[in-house]
Amino acid sequence: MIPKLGDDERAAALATLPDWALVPGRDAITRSIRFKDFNAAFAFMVRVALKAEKMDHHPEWFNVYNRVDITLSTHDAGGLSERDIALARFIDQVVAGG
Ligand SMILES: C[C@H](O)[C@H](O)[C@H]1CNC2=NC(N)=NC(=O)C2=N1
Repeated sequence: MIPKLGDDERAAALATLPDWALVPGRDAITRSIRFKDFNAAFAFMVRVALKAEKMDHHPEWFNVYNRVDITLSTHDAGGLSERDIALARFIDQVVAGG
């Protein structure tokens, strides 16, 4: 089973993910992203969905029109793991146009 990040690992990872915030009362991170329109938001979601399936690591997310709210946590570990950090980095890269 994948281990949860330790406190120092979590802090170090979060320092490199300025667009993500810890979810109050939960060992999870969240980011809300606005796109030009629904088409752009859904195209982003497709890219993340394909990556998530490859990683076998899936986001909790909510979409309305051009907004996508994402929460990442490792359910099997009961908190943040390196997989959440890897997926967050991928998401940041896609949003940045990569
Ligand atoms: C059986 C399957 O590998 C697990 O349920 C995977 C699927 N996707 C997952 N996604 C997330 N976010 N956390 C998990 O613990 C997880 N576990």
